[in-house]
Amino acid sequence: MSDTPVIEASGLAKRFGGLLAVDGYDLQLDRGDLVGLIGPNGAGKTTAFNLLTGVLRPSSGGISVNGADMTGMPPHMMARAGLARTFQNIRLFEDLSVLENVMCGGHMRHSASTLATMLQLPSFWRSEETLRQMSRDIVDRIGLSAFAQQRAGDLSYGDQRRVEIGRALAGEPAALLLDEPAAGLNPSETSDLVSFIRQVNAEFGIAVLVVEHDMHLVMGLCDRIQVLNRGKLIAEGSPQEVQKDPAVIEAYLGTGRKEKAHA
Ligand SMILES: Nc1ncnc2c1ncn2[C@@H]1O[C@H](COP(=O)(O)OP(=O)(O)OP(=O)(O)O)[C@@H](O)[C@H]1O
Repeated sequence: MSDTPVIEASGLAKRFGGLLAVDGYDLQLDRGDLVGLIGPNGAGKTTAFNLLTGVLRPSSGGISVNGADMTGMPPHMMARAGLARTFQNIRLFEDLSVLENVMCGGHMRHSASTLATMLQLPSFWRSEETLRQMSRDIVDRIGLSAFAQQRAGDLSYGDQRRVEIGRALAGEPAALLLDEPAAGLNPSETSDLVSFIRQVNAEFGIAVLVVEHDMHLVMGLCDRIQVLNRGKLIAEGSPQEVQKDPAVIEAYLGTGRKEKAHA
């Protein structure tokens, strides 16, 4: 297996008018990594996430994915290069079944040519069948086989989050970027989600980057944590290292948030 990082970002910066929202953000995400990006309100987490996923173009700095320079590429090119993402607000096709939702995630990689699809040639049916089998396997592995034919919109919020991650996995990504995955989940769903993300990271061998407000989740989940404050990375290390870092404690307490770094 190659040692090339799945994502390498160096010196990423984003300026909005006079505000430097992200200033010199670096990330090395290797195969199998489970990394969290945290920071107080307005620290620049969402902006950094949007830079990594191609939603925003960096004002300076660069991003490579699996060794290929992807700086300034739009989201669909980032996805093609192997970056899958989820959204803060779950975006499923609510009227499609769980299985169909997962299949949608695989179309990018497994679909037949447009002509074969329009004419419904044998290659179209072969690729649909391959995709269906692969998606069934994913639905099993994400623990939702009992709901495979159920309307996705009828599932609990926690299970919808699983479907969303399953759909991302169907694209066979090299990295999964999760934008506040615990948003809207209750404590028991959040605890299930932590085990689930760990399972996905270990079983699928996928690098995971989690941007999250819920400090407790990140501390319990990630092997390595990056802390942003006012656009700059102020700390990076294990949960234990980050929790006792004076700059991190100051950043959280200094913002007047009730949440402490070691919550
Ligand atoms: N499109 C934009 N135009 C102008 N300023 C922006 C834009 N997006 C973000 N900002 C500013 O950039 C800074 C960083 O915002 P960002 O949303 O990235 O922080 P965050 O860490 O995700 O915050 P939160 O935890 O509150 O979601 C903030 O001061 C914000 O007001």
